[in-house]
Amino acid sequence: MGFLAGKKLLITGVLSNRSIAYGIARACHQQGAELAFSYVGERFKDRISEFAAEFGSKLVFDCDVADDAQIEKMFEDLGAAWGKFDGFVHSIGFAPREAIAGNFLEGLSREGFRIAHDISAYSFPAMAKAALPYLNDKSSLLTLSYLGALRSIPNYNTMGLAKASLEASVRYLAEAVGRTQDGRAIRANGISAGPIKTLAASGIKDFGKLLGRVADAAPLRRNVTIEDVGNVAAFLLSDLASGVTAEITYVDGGFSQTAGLSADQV
Ligand SMILES: NC(=O)c1ccc[n+]([C@@H]2O[C@H](COP(=O)([O-])OP(=O)(O)OC[C@H]3O[C@@H](n4cnc5c(N)ncnc54)[C@H](O)[C@@H]3O)[C@@H](O)[C@H]2O)c1
Ligand SMILES: Cc1c(CN(C)C(=O)CCc2cnc3c(c2)CCC(=O)N3)oc2ccccc12
Repeated sequence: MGFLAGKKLLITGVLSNRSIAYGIARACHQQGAELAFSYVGERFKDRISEFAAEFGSKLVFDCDVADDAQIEKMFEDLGAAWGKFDGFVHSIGFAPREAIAGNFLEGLSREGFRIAHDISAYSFPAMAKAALPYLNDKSSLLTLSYLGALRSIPNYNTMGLAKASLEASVRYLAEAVGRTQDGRAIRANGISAGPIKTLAASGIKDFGKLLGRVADAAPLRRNVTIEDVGNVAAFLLSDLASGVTAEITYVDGGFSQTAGLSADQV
């Protein structure tokens, strides 16, 4: 009997079998959760339906988080299918290409900043607001962040600002839903994952170099995988984490906690 038995969870952000959300879905399925999925744009429906079928699910929803109406409709439809459910994973991030490459100021624009914050930060509490009527007591909300929220990391640029906002939203959302008017305890947390070669990472300048530097400096001397992240996500989504909320959990092999000057490097 898995530790997510009986839980009904929506997983956003599965785009390929290298997606972090795919690793999360696999771990949650292994622990007995019932899953639903969202995708962006009709052209992905078949692919996401196949991923859903891998996890015993037929529930897939088209939702571009740039549109409040689509967020509302997704949760109305999910509520119609499930009645109530137990949480969701927000595994969504986007900024225009010029906002995450090269010189921070050269790539900075009002529109790029707006888009990055709209898609990568606003959408998490916005999803929570729309989902709230359908969430059971002991529900758990989870988003994905990156160290670029706290530290300036070459090229991450405007996305770092959006992730800082996303991590602040974890704290404010946790306060807002920790004990609802009708007495439900709902938790909100983030996982700050180390760099992983996914589609969102493809085309990023020097990403391969970054992966190598992190693997060499991290205490575990390796990069993390979508399984590493998936297992911690399954824990945070479960009642085993009943006392954990407003927290950013690092799944990065320890990289963020070291000076990056490991003995065998200097
Ligand atoms: N890959 C990494 O190195 C890494 C590290 C830390 C955090 N993250 C974060 O993990 C999350 C998932 O990224 P990934 O690395 O799995 O890449 P990915 O490309 O597999 O997933 C990104 C997802 O964002 C979705 N998305 C983009 N714009 C959207 C929109 N307008 N509406 C709805 N969905 C939208 C895409 O459909 C895709 O499924 C992102 O928040 C990313 O910032 C990634
Ligand atoms: C790690 C890391 C990542 C992965 N990560 C944590 C991310 O959050 C990726 C976010 C992302 C947001 N927007 C876009 C893209 C990726 C590529 C495609 C596109 O057009 N827009 O991206 C980086 C960019 C620069 C430096 C490090 C990283």
